[in-house]
Amino acid sequence: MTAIRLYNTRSRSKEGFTPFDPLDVRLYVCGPTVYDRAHLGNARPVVVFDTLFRLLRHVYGDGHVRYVRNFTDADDKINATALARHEAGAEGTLEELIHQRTEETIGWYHADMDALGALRPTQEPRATEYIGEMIAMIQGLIDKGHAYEVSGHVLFDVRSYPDYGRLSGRSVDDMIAGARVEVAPYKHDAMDFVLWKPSDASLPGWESPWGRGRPGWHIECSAMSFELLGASFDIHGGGIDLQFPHHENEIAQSCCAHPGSDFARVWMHNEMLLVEGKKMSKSLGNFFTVRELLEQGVPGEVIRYVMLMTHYRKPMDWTEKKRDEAEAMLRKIAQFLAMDPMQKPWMDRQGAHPPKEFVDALANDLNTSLALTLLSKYLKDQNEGALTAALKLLGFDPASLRERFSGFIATSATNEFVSGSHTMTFCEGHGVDANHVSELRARLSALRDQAMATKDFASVDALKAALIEAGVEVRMSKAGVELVPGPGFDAAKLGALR
Ligand SMILES: Nc1ncnc2c1ncn2[C@@H]1O[C@H](COP(=O)(O)OP(=O)(O)OP(=O)(O)O)[C@@H](O)[C@H]1O
Ligand SMILES: [Zn+2]
Repeated sequence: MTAIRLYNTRSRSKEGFTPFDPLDVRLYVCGPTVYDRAHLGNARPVVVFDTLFRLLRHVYGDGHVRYVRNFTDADDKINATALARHEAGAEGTLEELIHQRTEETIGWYHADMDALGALRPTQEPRATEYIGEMIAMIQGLIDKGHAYEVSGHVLFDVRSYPDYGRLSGRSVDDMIAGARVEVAPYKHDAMDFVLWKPSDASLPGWESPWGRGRPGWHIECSAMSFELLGASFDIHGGGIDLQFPHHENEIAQSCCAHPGSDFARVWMHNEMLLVEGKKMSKSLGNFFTVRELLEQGVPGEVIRYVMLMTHYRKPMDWTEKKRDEAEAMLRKIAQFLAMDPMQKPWMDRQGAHPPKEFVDALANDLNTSLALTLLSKYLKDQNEGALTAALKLLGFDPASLRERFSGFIATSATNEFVSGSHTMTFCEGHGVDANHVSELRARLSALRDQAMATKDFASVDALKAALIEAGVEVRMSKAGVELVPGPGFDAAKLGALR
């Protein structure tokens, strides 16, 4: 069996991974607060932990790995968005508006993360479905002397848990000095954090022994991971921004509620996606959404590839250069896959398994950049078996890559492929004359250049509409014009376009 090594934040070292039960490997990752579209930073943990999920499934078997990622659908940020809509005159009660908002956001999240090739986790619990379990856990903490109630608030008593701060390797006093902790009159200690808080009539709330209220954010993950994965499970993941206080608090709650259990054995944290040296985040306003990129014509596979170029424990930037590099590589791979089988000198069609060196690269704390280097080696060696199996393990579907990237026309930068035999083969497969497509692309490109000068876009729009009508995806960017067959591609209509 492949030996997996993972960097454990708690021990600050790479450790050999041994699951509690190899027939039931358990992973929990903190999911999104569903009040808005996911930005590109939010997609990083999705791709990172999807890669881990795929590796674990490869090693332990598809049916022997459970991956739980929650939706935080009870949160003051969601309430605020719904309240703003309510005040702007939207129809429905506040509760209905909150529900609408979270449903809508979960739908967007699924569509956007599916586009990145991420598998859906085994379970995606919603916080609002586990309120009873959270109340029970909070009551247990009060009973054991780890939490106290003050006027409708329940707080966790940080000083009652001597290991608090172990994950970050800091003492409570250091943390107080370094953190912006909320000072509130009802707290016994500045570090104590909220498990339950009261809701007034204008806010969503649930009945509890402490009156009508709502849970704090941290208790959600402790309660859901316990219900679905048990008191001790294998891996807990999330972004490094969650290490403190969120994960520190999760550990305190869970270990005090279930004494003697390990909670999570391995803690994994992805580094941040940055914009000019700063974390991409909603609060800083320096973000763009995954949907915006997809709509600009950046395929999900390209986003995934760019994410994999950097090791998950290193900060990374999104740059046009990386995007171009990823796209060019995927195109080369796709064009090779689309080549006529007779032209491929070296083929190992039996090789359905990824090579050992490839699995070992991923098993070494997810060394995805080495995995991508190996991918280009398999391409160079024209080793289709290894290439296909490796692509699949990395979360790229070879068939859709071929469809999307080996298109009969490419950007001006990769025009050389148009006349290449690979592309011709693909074109013939589509019943399309490559020269005709080449001409159409060149015409569209020229019309666009003209329109830029004259500001009259009528003829560009007309040609673009006709192409779309024939089921062709038209992508225009600074780099040039690109035509790719879409799902409703109709060769006859395209052929008839003059
Ligand atoms: N810039 C980033 N780079 C990498 N991961 C990030 C980044 N921003 C957030 N994350 C991760 O995204 C996941 C979802 O987090 P959450 O929904 O709490 O984010 P958010 O509150 O919408 O983000 P923000 O931090 O922008 O307010 C978490 O695992 C978090 O660590
Ligand atoms: Zn969490």
